[in-house]
Amino acid sequence: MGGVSVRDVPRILSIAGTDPTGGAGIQADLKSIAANGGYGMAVVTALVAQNTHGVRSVHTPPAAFLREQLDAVSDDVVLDAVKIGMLGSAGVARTVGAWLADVRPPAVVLDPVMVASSGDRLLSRDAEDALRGLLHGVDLVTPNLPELAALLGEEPARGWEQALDQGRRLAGAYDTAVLVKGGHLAGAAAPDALVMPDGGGFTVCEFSSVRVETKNTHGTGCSLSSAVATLFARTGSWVAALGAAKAWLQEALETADLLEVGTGHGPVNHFAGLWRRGLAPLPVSSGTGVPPAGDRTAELWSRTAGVRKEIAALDFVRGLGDGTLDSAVFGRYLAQDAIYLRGYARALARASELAPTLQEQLFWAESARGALEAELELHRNWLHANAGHGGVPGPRDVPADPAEGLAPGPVTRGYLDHLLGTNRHRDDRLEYARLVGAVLPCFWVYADAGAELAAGNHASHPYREWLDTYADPAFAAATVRAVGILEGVLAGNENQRRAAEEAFAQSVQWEHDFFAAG
Ligand SMILES: Nc1ncnc2c1ncn2[C@@H]1O[C@H](COP(=O)(O)OP(=O)(O)OP(=O)(O)O)[C@@H](O)[C@H]1O
Ligand SMILES: Cc1ncc(COP(=O)(O)O)c(N)n1
Repeated sequence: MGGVSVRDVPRILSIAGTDPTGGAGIQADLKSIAANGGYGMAVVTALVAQNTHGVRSVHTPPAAFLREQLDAVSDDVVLDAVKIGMLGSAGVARTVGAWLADVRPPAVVLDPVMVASSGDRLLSRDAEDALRGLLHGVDLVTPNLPELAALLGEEPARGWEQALDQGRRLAGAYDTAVLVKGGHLAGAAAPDALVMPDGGGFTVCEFSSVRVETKNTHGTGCSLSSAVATLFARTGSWVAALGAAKAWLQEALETADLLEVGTGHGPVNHFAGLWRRGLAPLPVSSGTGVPPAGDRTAELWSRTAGVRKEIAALDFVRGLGDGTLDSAVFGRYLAQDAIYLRGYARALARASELAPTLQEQLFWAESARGALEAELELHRNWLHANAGHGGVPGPRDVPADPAEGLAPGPVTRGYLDHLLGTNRHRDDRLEYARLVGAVLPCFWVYADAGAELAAGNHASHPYREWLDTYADPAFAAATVRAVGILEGVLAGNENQRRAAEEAFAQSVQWEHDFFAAG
């Protein structure tokens, strides 16, 4: 253990075994390190043939080769923290111990992996003493309840108080901080506690989270310990690191079911938070529009080329792009758009209600929320900044709901009637197909027009914020998803395909009319 070093993007080494399904072990560590803002490196202790159901076999390369891997890293790279996971055998534990003594990394987190959640042993019994031998030299140990008990040579704690007591005794015996993890306890909470020796006594910090109802918890221990190592190297505080890591893990657990990896205990969703906030790279570069997802959407998209060309040629759209559009005209357009978005969000919520899969249900629900929150926010800001000026009607105090007190124009009403269903189908699958077709142009035509308009955007453009939203990578990412869902719907039966295609074509026309009314 050397001195603490804090870095924006710390260099974190994981020393652990493998999980070819990517949920636990070194693969999970690398994802967790990246998701928490670190640069991840990996030295493999053991190759494990395992999946979400359990461990099939373990191959341990010679200890001398492990040392070569460790030296290859530390001879070259300055390490900000090390996370140690599965060691497997006494020889491996001793080799890692010798390397630690030579290199003395500034922070070491040891996850004392003994038994996988499937019940398979990942540490030979005769290696437990060698593992204990490492405890004196590390900064934080993160045992689950059975591991905590095994390290002390006792029976697993049956309650949280007993677990905390064991944690204090382990921390005292080895003069190291212990993270006591309550993931294995029954109950509505998933409590954890950081037990830190402080010159004779202990400081105990508890972090409790709501237990997530999911069977997909494979690798939570691996992921948490590498997140903590990374966040410690970014903050220099175990308490801050734990708090942030728990919040991150919670989001990863809450969305774990969406991954659908394996049929046993699947992995957590390491990047869920980043993806949700739109930070995943896109299959398209922003500014080029969103491509079709397959043959069916390609065909449908090409059929609307004529109307899209007309949209691009509209005075309103050209004026929006080059900034010459009259602000009073834009203000009136925004007012109608605010009314439209309220109804559009209802159509998206209805699509969520009818969605056949969890992912689609969530996607439409989030899109509905996005339409209400992000877009109305933009409306409010613009109306607030411009109301009473340049002929823009309305008071300077824009109500929380920018659509309040406004009457829909004929085009807005017509488009919303189309979306919300004067021609609803009784059959849910058919109605879903119609809705997906109907809501898509507001994603796709906008992302397409947005990409084109954004080309002329600049810092002092009067509609800069507006153009930014529609050329936003997160909006393009959502559009990619939506187009993918449409492709799936078009692959349904003849009736579903026709309903989606007709609704799509009508909505493209409504998009045209909406801009034209502006
Ligand atoms: N269902 C859950 N909901 C919320 N948090 C959970 C849940 N299961 C585990 N956790 C949290 O995940 C972390 C790991 O806890 P756990 O006690 O399961 O460790 P572990 O057994 O080492 O993990 P692993 O599943 O990798 O073996 C802890 O922070 C714990 O509170
Ligand atoms: C290589 C490796 N390291 C650790 C675990 C523990 O994770 P879990 O208890 O979730 O199976 C594992 N299964 N594989």
